[in-house]
Amino acid sequence: MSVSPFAEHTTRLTRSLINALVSEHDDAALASRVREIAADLSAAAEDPSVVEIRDPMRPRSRFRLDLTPASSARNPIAPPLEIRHRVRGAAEDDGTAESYADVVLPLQYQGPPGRVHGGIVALMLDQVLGDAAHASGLPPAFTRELTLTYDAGTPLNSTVRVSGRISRIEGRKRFMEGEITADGVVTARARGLWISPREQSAPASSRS
Ligand SMILES: CCCCCCCCCCCC(=O)SCCNC(=O)CCNC(=O)[C@H](O)C(C)(C)COP(=O)(O)OP(=O)(O)OC[C@H]1O[C@@H](n2cnc3c(N)ncnc32)[C@H](O)[C@@H]1OP(=O)(O)O
Repeated sequence: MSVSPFAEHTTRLTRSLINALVSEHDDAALASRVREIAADLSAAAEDPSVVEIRDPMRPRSRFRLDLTPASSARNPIAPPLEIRHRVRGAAEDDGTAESYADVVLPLQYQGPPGRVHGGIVALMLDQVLGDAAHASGLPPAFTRELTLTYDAGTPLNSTVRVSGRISRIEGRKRFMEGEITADGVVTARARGLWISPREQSAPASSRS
């Protein structure tokens, strides 16, 4: 159990600092905050043993430390994406397993004024669709193709939902789909193909 999530804490501080630096409120309060953060970082660096993280990707990850710039709780350039899992109920349709994250994107992710940058939209959909591709314990797979449709601006500074699910599986191929919604309105849609490397998905005797 994580009781001392220093890396996560530092990431939050650093994300706040980045937000402060890109905002227009550059004043004495910001200088004071920078000093506090610097003090926290210095103190923690003296005892790395306290570093523990609460990272939603970590238990399933093949990597000892998940540092993905798409969602890692210990990477301050990552959007604060906490991916969860659910089964869609009758209201949506069909009992499909789904990965989703409710996230608020601060100013440093801005593209057009007031809107999330399209590359960040793609990053989040790649991550959530990728999570959904692995959520049921299927072998590791890489993004082979990702197609985005930007239907409307994805707003900054308010909660948006990023969702993804498997639409069908053909051998090593997982066809994925998902979307981002803001107040229930779709702002971006994604379709993608994830493929497991041959050696991951079949014994040597049956490789094609
Ligand atoms: C150690 C692991 C840790 C894995 C740990 C997982 C980490 C999570 C990663 C997070 C997400 C990322 O950032 S992933 C990073 C970005 N993505 C990548 O770096 C992936 C780069 N691409 C690759 O490495 C490769 O293309 C693979 C492994 C994806 C696939 O290689 P391959 O197996 O040689 O591919 P290939 O034979 O050409 O195609 C496989 C089958 O798919 C079909 N196919 C190909 N494209 C399409 C298409 N657009 N639509 C339909 N079908 C298609 C082909 O006809 C073929 O069908 P058939 O002949 O079989 O019928």
